[in-house]
Amino acid sequence: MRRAHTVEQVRTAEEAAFAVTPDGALMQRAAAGLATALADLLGHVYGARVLLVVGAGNNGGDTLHAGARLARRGAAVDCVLLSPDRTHHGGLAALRAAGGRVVQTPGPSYDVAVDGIVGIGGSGPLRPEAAALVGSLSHLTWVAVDTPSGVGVDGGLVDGPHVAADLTVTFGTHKPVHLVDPGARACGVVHLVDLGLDLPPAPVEALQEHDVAALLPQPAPAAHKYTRGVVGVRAGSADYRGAGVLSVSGAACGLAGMVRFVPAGSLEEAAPVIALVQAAHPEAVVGTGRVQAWVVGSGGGDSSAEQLRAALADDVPVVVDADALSVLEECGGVAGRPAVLTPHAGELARMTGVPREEVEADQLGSARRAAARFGCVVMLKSRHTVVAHPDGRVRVTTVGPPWLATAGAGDVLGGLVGALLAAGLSAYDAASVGSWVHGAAAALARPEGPVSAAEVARAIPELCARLLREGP
Ligand SMILES: NC(=O)C1=CN([C@@H]2O[C@H](COP(=O)(O)OP(=O)(O)OC[C@H]3O[C@@H](n4cnc5c(N)ncnc54)[C@H](OP(=O)(O)O)[C@@H]3O)[C@@H](O)[C@H]2O)[C@@H](O)CC1
Ligand SMILES: Nc1ncnc2c1ncn2[C@@H]1O[C@H](COP(=O)(O)OP(=O)(O)O)[C@@H](O)[C@H]1O
Ligand SMILES: [K+]
Repeated sequence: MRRAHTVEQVRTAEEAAFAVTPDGALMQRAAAGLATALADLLGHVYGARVLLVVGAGNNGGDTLHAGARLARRGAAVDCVLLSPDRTHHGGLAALRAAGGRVVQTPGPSYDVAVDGIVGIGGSGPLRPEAAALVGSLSHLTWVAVDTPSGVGVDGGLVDGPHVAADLTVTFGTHKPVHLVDPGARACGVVHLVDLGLDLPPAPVEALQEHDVAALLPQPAPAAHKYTRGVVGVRAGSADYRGAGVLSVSGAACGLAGMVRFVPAGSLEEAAPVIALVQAAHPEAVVGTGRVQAWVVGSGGGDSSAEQLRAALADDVPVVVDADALSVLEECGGVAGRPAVLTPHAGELARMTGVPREEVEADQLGSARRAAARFGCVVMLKSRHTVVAHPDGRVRVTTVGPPWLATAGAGDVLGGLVGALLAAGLSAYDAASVGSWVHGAAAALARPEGPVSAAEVARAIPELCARLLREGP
């Protein structure tokens, strides 16, 4: 599990660590890790040209000590001090002693620029002087120390000038900004340097491959299809026939024992949709019956409210997707049952009456507020999908190529999450495992190129088999 802690949690853990470690030891651990990561990035240290941009706090201290380590190994290290009167004394002395230079303006070229302007002590966007300097150096490769300066650490918010890093070297633990967009986009690749901190449970996590393998439902030796769980899909309509097929294809990935497909309207009206579903998935059973979870909404159109009411009449977990999201409140909400809502930013904006840009600007907060308001798990789908539990916990999915942003991918995901619910996972696990499997299946189907929603669905069984082979 990748765990992200808040600034307050990190501060508390650091205090405890300071009490039992020699003065400056933690900063030296951070600086050593940072210097190693910089050396790896540069490929060679001797003769490398390094620019440090240093602010007033300990983030600058880490940066100066790392710069000193590189200078001792033969790098040419220049340093711009943004608050010359308040620079970390020990760090600056170490850099000077190692041959590093303080410069008023940066030279013409560097192999890397190191952002030591501000770390977890920061608030708000970069101030004008720092913003002007960073803006003038945007062509350089940037390494952010702990966090990219100007980006909100706890919320991942970006609302003004900030450092856009190629690599972020963080210390002790991840922070939410490293996982949650839009802040995560400013981090680039994230590298964690362990400081041996004693940390509490993390409010924000990202499942890793072995976590997903441990959570995947597996059939008991004597399982039959009903003990493995039946997932019911109420999706598709005359206008959106394909949505029914794609929802079923996600549900029929093999993680549940059986799929029931229930189209809207009479069997006669639904005949074209049924024909498509049966052609693609002859194993799906058409018609109502007992299920352990419902998936409702994709391509439902005008039938969404009727379909959602019918699903909610059964006292089983439910995935509310696409068109059903906009009729959730008129249908009385999910009423205490395990449930997953699967909006993208536009859908969540409509559900909550907030402009889409505001949802996109605060993905962590938006998903959390929606989970609290609707009283169930909310999966805000995006590049880094945020799965929020009503109690405030969050799991972020960081796998999944941008090629996954393709029509119908969401239908497959809804079906997949429904299968996991039917197999017995909690709503929180089903949503976070489903989102991870979905992203990883897209990468498996076509590692570096375009992928269709149907191909994502087809790759799910092989992806799961690989996870189970590797084991937790
Ligand atoms: N202590 C240790 O041994 C260890 C420390 N560690 C390291 O310490 C870091 C935390 O250090 P910290 O607490 O000193 O705060 P820090 O992030 O440097 O910033 C404070 C300064 O930034 C300024 N500032 C604020 N906002 C700004 C903005 N928008 N734009 C520009 N400037 C802004 C603000 O200035 P002021 O408001 O006072 O003018 C203030 O002086 C942590 O991230 C990690 O790197 C770890 O390695 C573990 C070991
Ligand atoms: N830039 C991106 N990188 C990776 N995955 C993405 C990106 N944008 C969207 N996705 C994923 O693609 C899927 C799109 O689903 P959705 O928006 O419901 O589309 P549709 O309604 O057409 O099926 C979601 O799983 C989402 O997380
Ligand atoms: K920084």
